[in-house]
Amino acid sequence: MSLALQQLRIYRHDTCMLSLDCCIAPGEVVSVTGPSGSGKSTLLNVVMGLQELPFRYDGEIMLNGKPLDAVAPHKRNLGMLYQDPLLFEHLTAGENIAFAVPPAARRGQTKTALRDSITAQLDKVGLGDLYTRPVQTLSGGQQARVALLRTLASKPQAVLLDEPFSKLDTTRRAQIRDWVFATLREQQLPALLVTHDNDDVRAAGGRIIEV
Ligand SMILES: Nc1ncnc2c1ncn2[C@@H]1O[C@H](COP(=O)(O)OP(=O)(O)OP(=O)(O)O)[C@@H](O)[C@H]1O
Repeated sequence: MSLALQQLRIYRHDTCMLSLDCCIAPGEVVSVTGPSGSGKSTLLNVVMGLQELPFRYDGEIMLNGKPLDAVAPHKRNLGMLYQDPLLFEHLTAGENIAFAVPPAARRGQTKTALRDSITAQLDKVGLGDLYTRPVQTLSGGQQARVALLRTLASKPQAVLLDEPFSKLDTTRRAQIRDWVFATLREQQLPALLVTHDNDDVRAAGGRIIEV
């Protein structure tokens, strides 16, 4: 799996705001840093296909060698993690994850089997008994873990991270960050991380692009 941003130039109105050229290898986390307003979040929106006017871009966005430009955002097979976990508050922790499982992966699986497999994933991250817990009752760190499991449950081919650790307290932040990067490496997912935090960049361990 690889994500390539080839000669990508993002414009706000007619002015080029950001340009980059990079290919992210399987399991690599490339960090994008730069001052506030330099276009980092817009870059992730462009890759997701969610940019709106006054933004436009030229260049190519390729996932596993195929251009994404004409692919609708929900069909791009990209996972996204934001600053806020953005969990569905009317669902439990386990239901949030189940919701993201694509129909093809659900097919032929009973509800019980799906629930067992999600409970096993929750268990791996220390949340084994929380399937039925309403998400509002989870701590910030627990919500962050559920959010990553939900993203991974959607079977993404690459992951985009927009300051995903910035709302966590310092101790929890280091722990969750190491776990997220280890998981991305283990699953050989290419990832693009936008952050202001040097510790995030160091822990990501991949190339750094300053915009
Ligand atoms: N809808 C919009 N219309 C016009 N300009 C916008 C719009 N949304 C964002 N901008 C501007 O585009 C620029 C890039 O914004 P963006 O959020 O991508 O920056 P950023 O690097 O992620 O900033 P931060 O680090 O503060 O999150 C900023 O100058 C912002 O004010």
